[in-house]
Amino acid sequence: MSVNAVSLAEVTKSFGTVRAVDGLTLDIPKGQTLALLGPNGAGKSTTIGMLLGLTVPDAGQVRVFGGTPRAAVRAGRMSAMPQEGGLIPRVTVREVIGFVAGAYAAPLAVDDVLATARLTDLAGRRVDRLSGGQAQRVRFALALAGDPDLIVLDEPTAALDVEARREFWDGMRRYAARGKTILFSTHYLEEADEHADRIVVIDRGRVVADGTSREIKRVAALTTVSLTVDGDTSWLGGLPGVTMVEIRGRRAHLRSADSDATVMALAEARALRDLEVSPADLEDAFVALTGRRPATSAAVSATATDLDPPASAPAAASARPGSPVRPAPEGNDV
Ligand SMILES: Nc1ncnc2c1ncn2[C@@H]1O[C@H](COP(=O)(O)OP(=O)(O)OP(=O)(O)O)[C@@H](O)[C@H]1O
Repeated sequence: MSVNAVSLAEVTKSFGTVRAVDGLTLDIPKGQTLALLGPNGAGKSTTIGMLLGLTVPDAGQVRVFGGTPRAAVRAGRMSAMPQEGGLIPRVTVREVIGFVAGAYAAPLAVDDVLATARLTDLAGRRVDRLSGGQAQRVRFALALAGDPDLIVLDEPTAALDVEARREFWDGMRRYAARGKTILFSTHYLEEADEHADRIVVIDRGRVVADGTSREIKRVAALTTVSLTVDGDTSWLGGLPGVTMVEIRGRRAHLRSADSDATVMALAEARALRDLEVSPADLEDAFVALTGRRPATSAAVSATATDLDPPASAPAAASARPGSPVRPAPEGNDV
């Protein structure tokens, strides 16, 4: 039987009275690229810290390739890319990669590392003369120099602009294409959408959804029904399926957990003017699952009226038995 790259079993960690991670269970098979999503303070960094062996859990078990995190690091099978951190000044990109690669028993060839991290053209550049995005690719290169089977990245693109992020992910995909396992946390939903095979949404230290991007969107079961309205709009919130009403100018945007029922009710009320029905995107799903917007998204419109308390979202998710996504309102039996 093939051992999982990562296996977290009922892992818990508290800091004083704050329970940062609360009985979290997560198995990551080899070769998977997994995105860890969650609002600020959800427990992503703490989870990653325990996975890397930097933080000791209060309870539960962390296994990496069947052994301890420390053993995986020692064997060169797991490496992490720090969000920031100084690079040795006055040496070139090639030199610093060669230096770090030399510390491993079976490193990748430096030229291979350079090409994978899209640094070939910068090989002769001093590391203290790089842009933020380029320096981040060097950190990535250092993480893969030892040819690890698992790379763990805590918000790898947090400070990068769109172009630098694109180049970074280009390198990451090349590495993933070699059958490697990648776990990354991010606030950028589109990164999870585009680059992960699987998304795990955590909130308050627990898994609240687990599946592919499509599955996560489906589990939130929310669609936006938009129409043109005149006059009173207060009745819209009482329509079947509607969980949120947002009025922008003459357009009403209804978030619905049952768009068929909502549209039928609108038809009965003879209110189908300029109707549009759009499926949920990942951000909608994230809000439904956590009750909060991701840190980088635009602020909620001041006219939005939330009709559904956040705590009900996982219940909506769990109303879909048979879904491959496993929302976990009570437990984390992933
Ligand atoms: N060393 C610590 N001491 C005290 N509290 C901590 C410590 N580390 C984390 N916490 C708390 O634990 C909770 C989870 O924090 P964590 O950093 O894991 O979340 P996160 O999902 O990574 O957040 P962010 O997206 O903001 O980085 C938060 O309430 C945080 O304040």
